[in-house]
Amino acid sequence: MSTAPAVEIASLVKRYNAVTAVDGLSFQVAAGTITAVLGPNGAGKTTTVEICEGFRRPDAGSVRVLGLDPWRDGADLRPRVGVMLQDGAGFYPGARPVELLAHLAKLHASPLDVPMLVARLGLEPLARGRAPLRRLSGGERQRVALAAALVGRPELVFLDEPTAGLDPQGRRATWQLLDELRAAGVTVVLTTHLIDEAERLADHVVIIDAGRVLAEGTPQELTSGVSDDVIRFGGPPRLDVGSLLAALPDGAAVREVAPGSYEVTAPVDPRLLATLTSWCAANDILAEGLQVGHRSLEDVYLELIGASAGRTAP
Ligand SMILES: Nc1ncnc2c1ncn2[C@@H]1O[C@H](COP(=O)(O)OP(=O)(O)OP(=O)(O)O)[C@@H](O)[C@H]1O
Repeated sequence: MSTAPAVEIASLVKRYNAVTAVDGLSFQVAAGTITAVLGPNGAGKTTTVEICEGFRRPDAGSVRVLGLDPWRDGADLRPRVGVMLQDGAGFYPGARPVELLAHLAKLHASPLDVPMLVARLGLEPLARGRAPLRRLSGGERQRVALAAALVGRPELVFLDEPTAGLDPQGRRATWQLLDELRAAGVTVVLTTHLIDEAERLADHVVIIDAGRVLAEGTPQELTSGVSDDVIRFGGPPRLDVGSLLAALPDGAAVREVAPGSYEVTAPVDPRLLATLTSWCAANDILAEGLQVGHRSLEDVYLELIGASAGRTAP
């Protein structure tokens, strides 16, 4: 089995006039894995993916997709790579979804079975009707665009926010399909704002902001690399967190993350736990669902993005 990366991005730069959308970005995607690119609005995710898809030319740096240059070698890459643009864009709005999929299937040597794909993505009601793409709901268009990216049985797929606007069943069906694609050896690169999606699906997460990589690794690496842990517990709303903080060792932090839901962030050891439960006892509070754990990917993400915003603020 080849161990060459499916995608290699090195020192990539892309400017739109005065805006530097991608600013020296580098990461690699291992073949047969799911990589999630996470970042706030305007971070440069779509620009990066569109360069990998051959739709935009980089100003500097290099990109290799399946060993080829996507800008020069588009004709060789197109049969091997599936693409889903943001908001499911890119198709003639008058096209009927199932006819479109059947047409795309004919352009490929070994396509997936269209009725199977339609059923897997819950598109059967559309197959029975005659509505064109422009009449579909946003979520239905997303599903058609995902089916269109997959129908050619690609080796690699780029999906720009594939589950944005999908209902919970649609999201689960998509996640399951992506799991199956990975099991079949397909490489998946997706952009998302959904941290639970990245945590649930991705082998590798790349967090970007202002066109640069802030951190990357497996979800486990990203969350366990931090020294602080978290204790979560429930209690009455509006506890005096200042009083609790005063009882805890220096450097600890306490937040009421939602009414009646508390988080203590600190290096956790038995003494810290004893101090917390003593404070609760002294204040006649029964700490419900008390749990010690690592910080979530969301905690790490928000901290990285917050620190990045601090550095780039005027
Ligand atoms: N065609 C364009 N012309 C000018 N500026 C652009 C163009 N496309 C993107 N930009 C700018 O480049 C930056 C990066 O945009 P990009 O769409 O790559 O970010 P993103 O991370 O995908 O954002 P979102 O999560 O909102 O989709 C933004 O500041 C955006 O306004």
